[in-house]
Amino acid sequence: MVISGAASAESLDILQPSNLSHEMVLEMEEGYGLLKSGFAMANISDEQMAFLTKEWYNSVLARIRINAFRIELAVGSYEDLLSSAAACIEAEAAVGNAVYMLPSLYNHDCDPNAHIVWIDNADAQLKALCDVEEDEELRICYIDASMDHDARQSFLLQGFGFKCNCLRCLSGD
Ligand SMILES: C[S@@+](CC[C@H](N)C(=O)[O-])C[C@H]1O[C@@H](n2cnc3c(N)ncnc32)[C@H](O)[C@@H]1O
Repeated sequence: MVISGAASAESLDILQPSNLSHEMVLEMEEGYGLLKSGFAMANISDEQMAFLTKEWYNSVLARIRINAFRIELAVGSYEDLLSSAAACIEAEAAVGNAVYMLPSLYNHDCDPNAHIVWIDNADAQLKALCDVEEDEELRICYIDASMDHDARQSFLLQGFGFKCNCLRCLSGD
């Protein structure tokens, strides 16, 4: 997992954290315990690790959980990005996960007008999927939009912690 560019840990604060279920908090507490004991075994002093409080750790993970992108490299050209991206998913070509500050601000839509793509390297690029009006919000799709309404809603609620209010979901499609 990388936080792209020269972003400082504090700059994560501007990102929205996900709503954490009780299970997620328990999972994080376990991870925090393991991390602390790993540092203790490596003889890293408490003083050096003073920043690593449970609250700090949980708040960083809560932000990473909802804002991280799964990078799928589309090797090739812009010509046929969608089939290239589909081929990538099929080939399980994910090369990692990363948080990008600006792309983290894009909301989700089950019928998106934009798409994040990676061409040859891990620089996130935004590609419009249709003509976009001047004041229109750019919205990307966080999940597989081919799922039906109930599956999408449940996936977004369980995985991302929100009830989708996009036009497609509101129309019941
Ligand atoms: C990655 S952030 C997107 C940017 C965020 N709106 C902000 O202001 O920083 C994801 C969060 O935005 C909100 N969100 C994004 N898409 C949404 C949608 N289709 N319906 C409802 N809430 C959505 C949810 O609160 C979700 O947890």
